[in-house]
Amino acid sequence: MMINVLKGVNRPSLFSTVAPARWETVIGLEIHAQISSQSKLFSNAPNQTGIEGYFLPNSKVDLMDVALPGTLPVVNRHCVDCAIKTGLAINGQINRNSSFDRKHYFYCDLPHGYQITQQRSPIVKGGHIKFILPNHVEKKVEISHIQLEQDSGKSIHDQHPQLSLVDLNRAGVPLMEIVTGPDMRSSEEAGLFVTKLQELLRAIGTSSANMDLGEFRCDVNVSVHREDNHDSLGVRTELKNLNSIKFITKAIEYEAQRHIQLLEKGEQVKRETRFYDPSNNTTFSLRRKEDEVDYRFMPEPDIPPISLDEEYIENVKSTMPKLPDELREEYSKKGLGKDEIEVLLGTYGAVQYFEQAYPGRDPKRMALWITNDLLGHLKSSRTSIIDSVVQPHHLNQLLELVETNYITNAVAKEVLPIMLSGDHRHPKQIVDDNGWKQESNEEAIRVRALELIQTCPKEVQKYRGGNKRTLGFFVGTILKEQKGKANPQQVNDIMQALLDAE
Ligand SMILES: Nc1ncnc2c1ncn2[C@@H]1O[C@H](COP(=O)(O)OP(=O)(O)OP(=O)(O)O)[C@@H](O)[C@H]1O
Ligand SMILES: [Mg+2]
Ligand SMILES: [Mg+2]
Repeated sequence: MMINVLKGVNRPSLFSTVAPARWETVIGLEIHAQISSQSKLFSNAPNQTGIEGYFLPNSKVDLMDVALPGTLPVVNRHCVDCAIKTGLAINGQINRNSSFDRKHYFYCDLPHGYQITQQRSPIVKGGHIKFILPNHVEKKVEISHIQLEQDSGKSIHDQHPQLSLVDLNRAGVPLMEIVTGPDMRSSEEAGLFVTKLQELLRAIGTSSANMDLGEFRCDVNVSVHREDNHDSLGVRTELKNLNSIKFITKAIEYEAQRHIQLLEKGEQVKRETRFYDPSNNTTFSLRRKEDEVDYRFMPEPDIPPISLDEEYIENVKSTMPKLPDELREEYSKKGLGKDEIEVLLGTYGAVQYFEQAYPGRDPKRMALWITNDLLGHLKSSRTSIIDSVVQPHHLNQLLELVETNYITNAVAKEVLPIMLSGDHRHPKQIVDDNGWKQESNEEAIRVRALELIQTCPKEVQKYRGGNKRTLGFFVGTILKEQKGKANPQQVNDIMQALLDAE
């Protein structure tokens, strides 16, 4: 019966038109991550950039950075090590031989007239990053290569009516350009990838990767193709210099829709470089691929190739800290909660702090103190944990006082801000000088507890009638009177025993 109906009426109209497959978005990222180092990639000038206007313009500049004749670049070994570490962290291949090239273009913030980069043989080839998607499926994004290169200076066009100003503090700052394969399939995946990469770079200390400080800038390549077309990718456009995950996400979504609309109208996507304008959530064309300047790449004659032997790479490897996923597993075995783990991993310098602070202490307690108390105080004084005056061993000393019942947790919370204010006394000294040592005078607590039972018959009745929460009233009263000096557990035990005794 069913079959007849299908055959007779529905079949022709159901199967005659086949809807085209859905559009799939394809994304590949080129990331410029500023390397954490004391000095620039090829000069001795300090590598210090920051919030706009934080440093005096042109105050972090060496003769080499302004391209004075006779100055020569010298490769900063620390930056090479950072690129190697990053390569190892993504399971990439560290090239035994890599070299530098000149990429020529003319702009006022590029005094040499060329950028020194690694066009032909980058220091790292291959590698991948894995992360978990919201549907719990593991996603793997291939890294095609990582190259070392220098940043340009900054042109400032909006501060003088007639002139463009140039600040060369950023000129020569070391960057790693990290290029992914065209492996992401949605704006969400791109956002998760960026977060995971930031976490990795911070964990191994090669970049602090703050997007809002320009330390991590993203060029996003977008194309679309029909989901059933596995053979070829669509034409890509490249969106330059996106500096927040929100903008990356929005720019991809806008751009993919723009491609789809063009293709559905029968038009073509042009291979071009575009800018995303967050003020009206659109992208606009910057230059077509055919208009692109010829960079006249040539090998950099002033820098010998970098050749690395096994021993050198092994040495760098031996300084690698544990990677985030390894730490996640380890910390969760130590009893830390997911929230503390994520805050530690997501805060630059926090993992190292925790690692130095917790030995000898209860790891979970230490993690809670760092993520809630210490980071809370530091945030309000806009200080990074790396610059905290309360160093890991100081926090360890403070928590030792709690764990040996010398002070209560509540008193420790009073001591921490004093230590953070730059008071260099040992925490025990601060406690003693203030007379904050925990009272473990069991007898005094017992006397006060009996007194309370006498003076608060209503509450006693409630408790004994089955409302066990009234215990909190008695314990709280005593703790308040003791101004945090009494041990809450001890008060609790004494009070409960007396109330239960009748
Ligand atoms: N069809 C595509 N759709 C989306 N992304 C793509 C597509 N094809 C390539 N990509 C991505 O584009 C990026 C290309 O970067 P690459 O540095 O190799 O070259 P480029 O963009 O031509 O040069 P430049 O460094 O001067 O910007 C990679 O991230 C790659 O994954
Ligand atoms: Mg590139
Ligand atoms: Mg590109």
